[in-house]
Amino acid sequence: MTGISAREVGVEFDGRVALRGVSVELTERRIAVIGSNGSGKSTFARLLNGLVAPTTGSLTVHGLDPAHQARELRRRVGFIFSNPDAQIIMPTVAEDVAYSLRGRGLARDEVRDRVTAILERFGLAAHADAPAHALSSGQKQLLALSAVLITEPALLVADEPTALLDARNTRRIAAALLDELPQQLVLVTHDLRLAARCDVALWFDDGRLIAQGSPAELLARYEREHA
Ligand SMILES: Nc1ncnc2c1ncn2[C@@H]1O[C@H](COP(=O)(O)OP(=O)(O)OP(=O)(O)O)[C@@H](O)[C@H]1O
Repeated sequence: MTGISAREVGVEFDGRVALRGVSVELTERRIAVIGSNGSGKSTFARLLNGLVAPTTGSLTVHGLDPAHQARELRRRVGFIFSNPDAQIIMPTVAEDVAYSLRGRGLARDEVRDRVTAILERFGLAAHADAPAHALSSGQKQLLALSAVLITEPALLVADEPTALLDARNTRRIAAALLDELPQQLVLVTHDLRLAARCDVALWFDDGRLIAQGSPAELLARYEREHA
């Protein structure tokens, strides 16, 4: 079963409410999540792969219940953060990508072939044996994307993936996420141009989902209110 279904989901951290009464059904492929700082966007994103658990309500992500199928959920939902440095685990680029496939019972040749293919897809083949930390910020974000997509997730959640990137690398990551990805994507972003390229937008304010709809309409309203 594809899609995201939340029923009256609330999240509290130490008694402080981060999300309240979020109900939503999402089957669109590209979902933008917008809202001011502290409005609950990251908390919503983190619910989707079980990094955060609902305090109240219930949630289904691609047919899985995060409360009871957390391990399976983490296998099926890829997550990338704004800071790619935080996601580098292994010394070299190829090793870092291969690490994502550990424990999946794949033969060594199969792992090598998949790593080669994904590094070629994201223009990193020439850096396969380079130290991962020596890449540029944009290349590191492409590495993070490679390390997640090699696992063929059903859903990719990206939490401000272009926040640290210049215009050229933003375009590159945006093309990879918005134009080339067959999977469902949840994109948390303050970049309204990226949000505009999604199929639906969700607007969070003070922990509530206050509006959802076509990006063109919703973003125009958002811009007016935040001008
Ligand atoms: N792990 C945590 N522990 C305590 N409070 C948290 C935690 N994570 C988030 N919060 C609080 O929950 C609220 C929503 O935070 P969240 O990170 O979801 O907002 P956001 O919309 O992603 O903000 P930003 O645009 O600044 O990244 C904030 O008040 C934040 O302080």
